Amino acid sequence: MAEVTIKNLELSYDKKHDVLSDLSMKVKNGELVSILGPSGCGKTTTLRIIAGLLKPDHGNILVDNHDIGRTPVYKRDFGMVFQSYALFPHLTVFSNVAFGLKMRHLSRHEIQNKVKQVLEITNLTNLAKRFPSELSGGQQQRVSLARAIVVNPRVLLMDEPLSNLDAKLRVEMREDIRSIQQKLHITTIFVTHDQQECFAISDHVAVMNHGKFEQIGTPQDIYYHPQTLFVAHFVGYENFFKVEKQIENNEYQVNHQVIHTDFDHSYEPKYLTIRPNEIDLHQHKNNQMNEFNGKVVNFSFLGGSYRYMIQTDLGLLQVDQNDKDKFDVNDSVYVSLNSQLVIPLLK
Ligand SMILES: Nc1ncnc2c1ncn2[C@@H]1O[C@H](COP(=O)(O)OP(=O)(O)OP(=O)(O)O)[C@@H](O)[C@H]1O
Repeated sequence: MAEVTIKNLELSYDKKHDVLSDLSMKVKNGELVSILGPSGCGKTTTLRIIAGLLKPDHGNILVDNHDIGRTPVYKRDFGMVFQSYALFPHLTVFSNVAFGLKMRHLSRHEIQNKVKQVLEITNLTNLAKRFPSELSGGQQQRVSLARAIVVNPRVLLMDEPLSNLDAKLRVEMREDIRSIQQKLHITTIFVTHDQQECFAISDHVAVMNHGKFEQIGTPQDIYYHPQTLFVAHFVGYENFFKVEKQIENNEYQVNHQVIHTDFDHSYEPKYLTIRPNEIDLHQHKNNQMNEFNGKVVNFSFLGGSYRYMIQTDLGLLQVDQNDKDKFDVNDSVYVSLNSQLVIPLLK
């Protein structure tokens, strides 16, 4: 168990384009922090640097305030779980898990005890004598997790460990990972591009875009209080309004219209945003704040609700509405934006 600090990491593979720039974060003892971002943003590169498989051009990795920049991979005492299970095909589950302990020259008795304990935690006891080719993908990933934790690593690094599994198994495995991680209190850094997965298991989430962390916060912070256009878009916000100017304290001019936000913010927003399911669609004018008239351009069925495209003076809005009030193309409608759910974005 350990606290990991990443300080001002920078890396360029070709010495021309930065893949990582000025990357910093802290993972507290026993926490699970996810790095969330789209393909190619630099997640694996970051994890490889933390693991010691890659040297950064600048910056430091500290474990419990000690710089480990010169510590080789095998001395970092980190457990790693990757997308590919990388098990030894000629060894049984038991021997795969025991491998790291044998390398550390533990006694036969100690190895037996430790492996037995970890196979129980990872629910693999009944499969101990099987070979990897006799296991499902989920079971193989469980073995690679068991192999990583059996050596009591100070830190666990996981790179998209669930991406080869089907949807149902992914959900089961992520719950197992979280419960094992909490039981053992292992500091864990988990890389994923899947928002739901990372929200379900993380204490904190670092959202990455083009080699930079755009926002670091709890899953709730990121979901309800995104601070940038990129983060908001990544977590499902769809309607973005460029602020032309501030009119009053919480009133902003957008497309020559006025939008009011009651959302607490201490910065000057560049954009305002709201989720499609947080806009109310109605037939009659209610004379409310943030109410605009519009016309239905088209709609599609989402299952339980409809997604409407509404042309308004603010621009084209996406609005989700349950199927109790159904509207048709060319219907005249009103949209109301709940001022508490209009989020101001810094950039
Ligand atoms: N060995 C390498 N040499 C040159 N460029 C590389 C190398 N490895 C990765 N890159 C580039 O660095 C960038 C970041 O790659 P990285 O694998 O860290 O992204 P990622 O966020 O993990 O993506 P994914 O989710 O697709 O795995 C990408 O543009 C990639 O093409």
